[in-house]
Amino acid sequence: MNKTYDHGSDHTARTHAPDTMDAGRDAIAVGDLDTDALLASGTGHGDAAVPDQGEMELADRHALRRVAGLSTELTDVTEVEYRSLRLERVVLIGVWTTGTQADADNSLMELKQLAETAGAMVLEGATQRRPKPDPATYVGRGKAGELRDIVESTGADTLICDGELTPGQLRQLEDVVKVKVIDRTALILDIFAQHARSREGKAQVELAQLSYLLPRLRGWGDSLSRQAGGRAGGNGGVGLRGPGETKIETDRRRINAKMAKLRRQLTQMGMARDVKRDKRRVRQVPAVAIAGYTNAGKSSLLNRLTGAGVLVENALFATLDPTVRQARTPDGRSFTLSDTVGFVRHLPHQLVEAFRSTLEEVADADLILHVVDASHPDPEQQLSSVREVFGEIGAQNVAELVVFNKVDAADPVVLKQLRTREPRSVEVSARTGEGVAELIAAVSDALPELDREVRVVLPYERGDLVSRVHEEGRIVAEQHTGDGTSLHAYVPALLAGKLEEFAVPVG
Ligand SMILES: Nc1nc2c(ncn2[C@@H]2O[C@H](COP(=O)(O)OP(=O)(O)OP(=O)(O)O)[C@@H](O)[C@H]2O)c(=O)[nH]1
Ligand SMILES: [Mg+2]
Repeated sequence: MNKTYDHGSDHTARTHAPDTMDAGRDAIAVGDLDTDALLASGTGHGDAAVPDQGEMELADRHALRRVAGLSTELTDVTEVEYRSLRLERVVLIGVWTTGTQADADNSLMELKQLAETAGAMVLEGATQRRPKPDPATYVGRGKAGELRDIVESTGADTLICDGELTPGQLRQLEDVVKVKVIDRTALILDIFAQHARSREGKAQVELAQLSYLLPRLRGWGDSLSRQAGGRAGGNGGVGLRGPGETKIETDRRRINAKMAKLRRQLTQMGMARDVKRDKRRVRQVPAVAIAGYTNAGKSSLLNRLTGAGVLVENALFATLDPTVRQARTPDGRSFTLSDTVGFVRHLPHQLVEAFRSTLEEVADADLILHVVDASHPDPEQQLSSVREVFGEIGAQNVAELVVFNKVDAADPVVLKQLRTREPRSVEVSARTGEGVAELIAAVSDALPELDREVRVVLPYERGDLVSRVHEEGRIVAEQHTGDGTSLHAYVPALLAGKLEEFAVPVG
């Protein structure tokens, strides 16, 4: 059952530079609509490599790589229980209850990628089949003993479990294997913490980490029973709580206060985002959101479609901050295209909660490009995991266009199966550009038509309307006359209404 994985990954060879970790992080704005990146049609063609900007961002990220899980402000709290993730040499363990051995292996392979993304070197992985995880030690007693031997012989310093463990399970398993034990949720939270760059992203991750931490303060359960026991035995009593308990109480209060503060800040940041979104709404620019499983190639596709220079990395959760770009269909209709945080199976609910406002971008879109990695061992599982998250964030009713990406690397047999399962899908390669023209056409079909032809002369003081025609419509002819700007254009119905009073007779 044991599996050994190679550990030659480049992720383990990154430079750690914790001293510089906060430099320049606040300089990056949240979800900015980059208005100077207005892009012309046909950007999907040609064979441009990943733009330099993305590479630079990548270099920056690595220079800023940090190791610890929680922000410095809470260092004293982390002493209490939070297993600050200084992952170095790890062993993986998964318990599988349903599905096939292949499914279990895929899941563990994903855990390996997650661990490497977090900066760990994976020494060994194992799975155990059980009707359900052991309530005390997650794996069975016997397996736990075996794990201790593996940990000893490999010299691992951490065991990572492929699930969410109760605080009790973490502790009891730790007692057996004698090294730090962390679960999948903590691992994903740590990756998010490493990758968050915007103020909003960092606040969201911190909130998620704190809500994970709260029920796991060491001794929380113990201290209560000790207190009760003390009273029953008559040797304690009111006012005689141990210093440890007081500390935990204080920490709990501080965490609660910090969480309340973060929620307030996030609400404010969310309002700023709403204003931006409303502006787009008023201007009737349709919004297209790129969503999908982590590492599916969402950012690559955005780059391919717009030349946006967004960070692309063969690592999970490379993108955390939504990037919004303006784009145009080949016939000139403008729309916004946004890249979003990737999904993963069993996305920790603390993260879904904390990232709700970011994920709402997806729920609010007019069209979702659901990107699926067709070269992945189990693309169908990706499809259903992502749709599950769509349900959680209220995006299940948004029009969805399934995009099978990485066809250059995919197995033709698998592609055929996928095509049968999702007949209304598009197949592309963000890497080679194959199928991108078809994708642009499909997006174009799905967006509202510019169905109104207008001929107007707009007085010079109505520069606002002139720019709206430029932004939202397609211009056939434009001329500057003595009376103002003369325009012949195709525009959306709403804008046509506003232009009516400036109409000039044809001829
Ligand atoms: N072979 C092949 N690889 C691709 C293609 N598109 C993307 N990739 C690779 O897949 C990896 C992930 O790409 P990203 O664009 O960062 O994926 P993402 O979905 O934005 O990932 P996260 O932001 O981490 O969720 C990178 O190594 C890309 O080079 C493709 O069409 N073919
Ligand atoms: Mg990305």
